[in-house]
Amino acid sequence: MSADADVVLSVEHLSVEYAGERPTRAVRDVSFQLRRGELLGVAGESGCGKSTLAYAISRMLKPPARLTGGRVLHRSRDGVETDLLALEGEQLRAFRWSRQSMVFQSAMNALNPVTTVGRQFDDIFRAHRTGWTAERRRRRAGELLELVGIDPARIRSFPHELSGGMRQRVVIAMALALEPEIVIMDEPTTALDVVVQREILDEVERLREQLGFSVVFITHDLGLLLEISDRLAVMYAGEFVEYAPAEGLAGSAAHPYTQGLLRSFPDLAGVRRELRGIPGTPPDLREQLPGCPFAARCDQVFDPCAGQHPALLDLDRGTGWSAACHLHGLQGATP
Ligand SMILES: Nc1ncnc2c1ncn2[C@@H]1O[C@H](COP(=O)(O)OP(=O)(O)OP(=O)(O)O)[C@@H](O)[C@H]1O
Repeated sequence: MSADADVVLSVEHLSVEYAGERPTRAVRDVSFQLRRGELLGVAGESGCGKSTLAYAISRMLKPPARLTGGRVLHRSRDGVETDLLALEGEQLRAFRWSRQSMVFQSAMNALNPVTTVGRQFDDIFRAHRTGWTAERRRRRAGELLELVGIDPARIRSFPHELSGGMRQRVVIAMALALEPEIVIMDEPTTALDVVVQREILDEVERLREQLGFSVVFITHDLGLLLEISDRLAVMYAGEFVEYAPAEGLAGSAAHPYTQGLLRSFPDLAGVRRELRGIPGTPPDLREQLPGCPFAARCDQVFDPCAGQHPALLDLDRGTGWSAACHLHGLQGATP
């Protein structure tokens, strides 16, 4: 059992690859803990493995993706630990939605276009709340729609009759239908315009306060994550390279990659400054990468970076702030 009663999800040394002549190692030895009620943001450039991580911890990987190592432990409110990766069939189905649910970028893909919103809630309840009457299922669906700011009469609507923002709200309501302890959100608002995006994020914040679930929120938008996260992980080439409290990260980022990302979007206070992307491109994830994966793009590179892989180390700043960079101690090991 985990020593920390506050931890609801513990990911240990998780690795995922896409099979091929030279497999793509998309998630490489990732470990982190999610606390009860917390919003953990995961940021990183396109292709760094964020979605693969989301699918892996939701047990939704499909071939050619395969788990090559690690554990995903879920700890219920009453202290029972479940190894998510060991669940099969009925157990896995029962776990999904009720203990942990998912919201992905495209609401249209998550919703069935040919059935009404109400019917889709009904399907969840009929599968997981077998004792409920039709009337109770309908009432609960209406309550859930109200919870996310949608008129319960919309229960009779088909997905195409709703705006993009409303569809994403419906998906969020479905994800909350069975009161899960964890919701995994992968770019949940990226496809929406900025105003709708803001409304939905405010809604998620309000619901999280009201219902107390934890969130893993994945996006390439570091600026957004700095605003909404309690803690933040920065992912690069399949690894977590920095793990920090969101408050304070903007001023004290330890990893040169995080520093580069922070320079690539406008100041949160609206102060205009030169936007500089990070020169170069991420490495090919089919390669072995014996040294630091960021070395070729790093403006602070020095001798050990080429040959020694830096481990994610605690920086002694309290709160578990850690970074995988030789600038902060040369104890790295080759994985
Ligand atoms: N089905 C697949 N087959 C082979 N390789 C894949 C597959 N899906 C993703 N990959 C590769 O795995 C790596 C990680 O991709 P992933 O989609 O997880 O990254 P991401 O950070 O979520 O990117 P994005 O923000 O663009 O969605 C990339 O190199 C990608 O090319």
